[in-house]
Amino acid sequence: MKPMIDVQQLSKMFGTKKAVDSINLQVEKGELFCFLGPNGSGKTTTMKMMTGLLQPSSGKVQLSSIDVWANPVEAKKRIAYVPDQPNMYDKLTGNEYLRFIASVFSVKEADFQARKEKYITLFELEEALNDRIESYSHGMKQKLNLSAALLHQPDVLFLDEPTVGLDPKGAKTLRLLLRELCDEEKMTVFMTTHLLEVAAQMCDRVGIVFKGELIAVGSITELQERSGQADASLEDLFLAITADDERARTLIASLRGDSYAQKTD
Ligand SMILES: Nc1ncnc2c1ncn2[C@@H]1O[C@H](COP(=O)(O)OP(=O)(O)OP(=O)(O)O)[C@@H](O)[C@H]1O
Repeated sequence: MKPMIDVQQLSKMFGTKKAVDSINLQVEKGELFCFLGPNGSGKTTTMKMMTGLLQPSSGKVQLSSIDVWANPVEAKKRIAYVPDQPNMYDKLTGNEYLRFIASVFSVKEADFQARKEKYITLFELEEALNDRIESYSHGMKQKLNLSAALLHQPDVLFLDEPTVGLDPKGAKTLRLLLRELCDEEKMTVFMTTHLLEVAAQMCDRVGIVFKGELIAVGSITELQERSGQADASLEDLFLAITADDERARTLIASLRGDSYAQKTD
């Protein structure tokens, strides 16, 4: 079966800087995939190219066998993207915003009502629903945006730092919801996070990107096995892999099963 997300040789240049360097990645339907990496390593740039928001310099992205750049409308019907700094229509109320997003995706009225009810209850937004978004806190906007993203039941949900701004209860609700959506509804989730504990708790597999290159991909157990460090936490592995030294190069080569020459800038 074809993977739900298929990224082939994806690269992005900003001037002379290669922000994303020939990334190849496949994510299966129903997988919860965490995309990890230090600041400035290329996570957001990669995700924007995967969602059709930023034109790649080269390479290809297919979602459910649909080429995101050759067939953008069809691809965008099937996905939702929640950025870390959402741009929302601040003068709308939460309710008006949800209705607007539902109309963009032609969600049937009954489905809209049922899903709206489910997510606003889950994220405890009922009382704020008739207030303008400009009065919402960052976390409330994040919750509203997550609710909006799920209204059309996307095949693939892209999330950039989704737990930032959420209180502990909201973050836990989101973690459980994402797991449920992947396990029961076979939604595919592709998310970035700097919270390695969160990634370790909820993801099926992680990908670690460093200086634009995808240097490790697998479940935490697979990474532990391939690195020969059965007891290492994801944080231990992450810090060792991204240390930018000789030991890191050896470790990356063993994780990838090749010889790895790290870039020197
Ligand atoms: N529009 C742009 N113009 C020029 N350079 C850019 C642009 N967007 C990103 N970059 C550069 O590309 C590199 C990757 O940035 P990106 O935002 O993808 O990193 P990131 O891994 O998401 O970082 P963070 O964890 O800090 O959010 C960085 O060096 C950044 O400065």
